[in-house]
Amino acid sequence: MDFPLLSAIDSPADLRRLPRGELKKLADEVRAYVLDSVSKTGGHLGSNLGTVELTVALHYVYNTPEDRLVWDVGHQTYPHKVLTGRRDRMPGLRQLGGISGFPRRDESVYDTFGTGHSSTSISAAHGMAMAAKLKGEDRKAVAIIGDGSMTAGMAFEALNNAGVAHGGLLGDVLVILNDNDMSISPPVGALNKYLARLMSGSFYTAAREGAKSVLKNTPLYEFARKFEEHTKGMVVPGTIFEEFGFNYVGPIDGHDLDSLIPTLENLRDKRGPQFLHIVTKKGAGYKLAENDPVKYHAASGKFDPAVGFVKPATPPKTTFTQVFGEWLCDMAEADARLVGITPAMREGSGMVEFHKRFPQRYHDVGIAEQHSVTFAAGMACEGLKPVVAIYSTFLQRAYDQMVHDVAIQNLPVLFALDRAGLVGADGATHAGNYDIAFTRCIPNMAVLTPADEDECRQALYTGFMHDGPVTVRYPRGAGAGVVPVKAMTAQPWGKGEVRRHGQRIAILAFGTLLYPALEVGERLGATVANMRFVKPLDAELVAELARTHEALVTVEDGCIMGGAGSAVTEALNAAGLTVPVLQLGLPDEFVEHGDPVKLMSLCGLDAAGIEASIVKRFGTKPTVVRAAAR
Ligand SMILES: Cc1ncc(C[n+]2csc(CCOP(=O)(O)OP(=O)(O)O)c2C)c(N)n1
Ligand SMILES: CC(=O)[C@@H](O)[C@H](O)COP(=O)(O)O
Ligand SMILES: [Mg+2]
Repeated sequence: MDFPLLSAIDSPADLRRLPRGELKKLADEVRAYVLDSVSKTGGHLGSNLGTVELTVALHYVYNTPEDRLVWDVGHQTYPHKVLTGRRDRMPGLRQLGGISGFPRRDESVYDTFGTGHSSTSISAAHGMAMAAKLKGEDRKAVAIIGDGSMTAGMAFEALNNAGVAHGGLLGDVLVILNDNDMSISPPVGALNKYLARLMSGSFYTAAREGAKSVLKNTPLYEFARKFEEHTKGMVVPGTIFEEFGFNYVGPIDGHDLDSLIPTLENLRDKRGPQFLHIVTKKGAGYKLAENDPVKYHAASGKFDPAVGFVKPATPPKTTFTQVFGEWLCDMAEADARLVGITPAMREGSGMVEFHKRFPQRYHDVGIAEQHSVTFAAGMACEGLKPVVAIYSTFLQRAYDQMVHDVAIQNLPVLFALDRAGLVGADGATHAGNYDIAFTRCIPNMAVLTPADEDECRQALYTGFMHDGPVTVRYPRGAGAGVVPVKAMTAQPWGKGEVRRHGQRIAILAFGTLLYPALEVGERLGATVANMRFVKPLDAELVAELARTHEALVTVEDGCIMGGAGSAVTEALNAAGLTVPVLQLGLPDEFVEHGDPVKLMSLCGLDAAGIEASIVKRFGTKPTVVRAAAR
């Protein structure tokens, strides 16, 4: 494939030198390049194909990077990256040492704000706009936010703030709502219905007829008719966005450069908060993605664009997500009190089947993690047993709700934390590294760390049966391959187990690192315990191992600071036991994107790394021979 125009674009300044009439061709080349590139590396697809024309228009009209573009979530920024000097770096997308799949300030001056979690763009752009005002700089700030991301409360907190002046200063911020009538799953909630009405033109028609009747038989009538024809979009009185103080324009066709460019030029020169509603198609220009925007939200790996995503020849291993989804349905069958809640991650959390089979007990609340937790708390007050299926990283959004609304009231809410630990391609913004540390410190909260697929099923059941708040955490992808036993049995509450008896060193494993720990135990003759619970911790087992071994080693796929290893040292201190403890886990730094296996090895959390750390600290020969753990 050749890209004659794109190959000459190494910065938006090059793009702005192109004749206006070449931009459509450039956009076509960008779309083809992004599709070809993602077909080789995997990554987000539908949303990137949907922002091609918008990206070309924005870099054409705005003086980037002096004018700031803030992309919400940032999963739709591959066209932006291609046009801002990273075209040739796309082959390394989301790989170790390669460019991120999201905007990163340390990657490019054109990435004005790091994103990955949704609904932050309006706040950030407003901050930049107010900074420009305070510094007397004449620059614009543009937030590009999707209809899905618009469902998060934070977006409305920002609108509420940005729409009014502060100390007489009004930020020159443009919010572009990229409305493709899709989240990852089909969109949910009243806002989506409102936007559909806006798009359907009921507002538009009413405004147009209203405007015409007022202007009839006046010279302005002719102007209004021409204005309507030329801009397509229409000032639509009384939209919610105008109630927030924004000048609302739209909806306009977000794939039509002839609409986008004059409208953006018009809005660029306006002062104060502006709101442009554009309508795009997720997957635009690639039929397979247009027809199935859920499936083509992201490609897990290489694919042939001519054929699309195909099932792999060898069926992939069962994932923890699938184990959760199956358990959820089985548990719902067994207990009518169960309700399943997801903040806009139905597919990622494995809840498609549950949605089909239990539509009334399934709730996708949109990108609204805070609401999802307190919504669950309300249900639990009424005797239901809510299961909040939420990625570890996105639970960070709802920390206060977990403490204030669930734990203080000791409500039986089960948090099924998928994507615990390093997630790989999505990198630092999506890593689930902190949940052990930030949940175990909450009174009443129990924290379970299953080691494999069967333990995951049993831990979910154990947590569901507990009369209080529980988190069960499990990583992205497949585990050791231990087929879950259909019968659900509660694990002994707060109890771990010795999986291997050895000497001298006892390795206390939390979660899936039990398996590399067992490998190391074999090689070093060490005891290996499967701790299962971070909280309540099996303090008796910890004390027993401390009394019968020279040293303890804790391993977890969570941050060392405040993690499970810290719980062990706290228990030893409380028991007045002194024994050397080596705590292994994720370091106090952000781990970048890349292949998760490689990343775990880089963090010293594969078998070789764990063994090397133990030998380095304690040597290989026993200094004192003690009776093996009974
Ligand atoms: C706080 C948070 N919750 C959930 C997600 C996962 N997520 C990524 S993209 C997406 C859908 C976004 O929809 P929209 O903003 O409409 O963008 P589109 O994919 O349609 O372009 C979701 C739920 C996230 N990135 N951040
Ligand atoms: C952009 C975003 O936040 C989601 O698309 C996320 O990348 C999904 O992660 P998984 O691929 O682990 O489901
Ligand atoms: Mg959308």
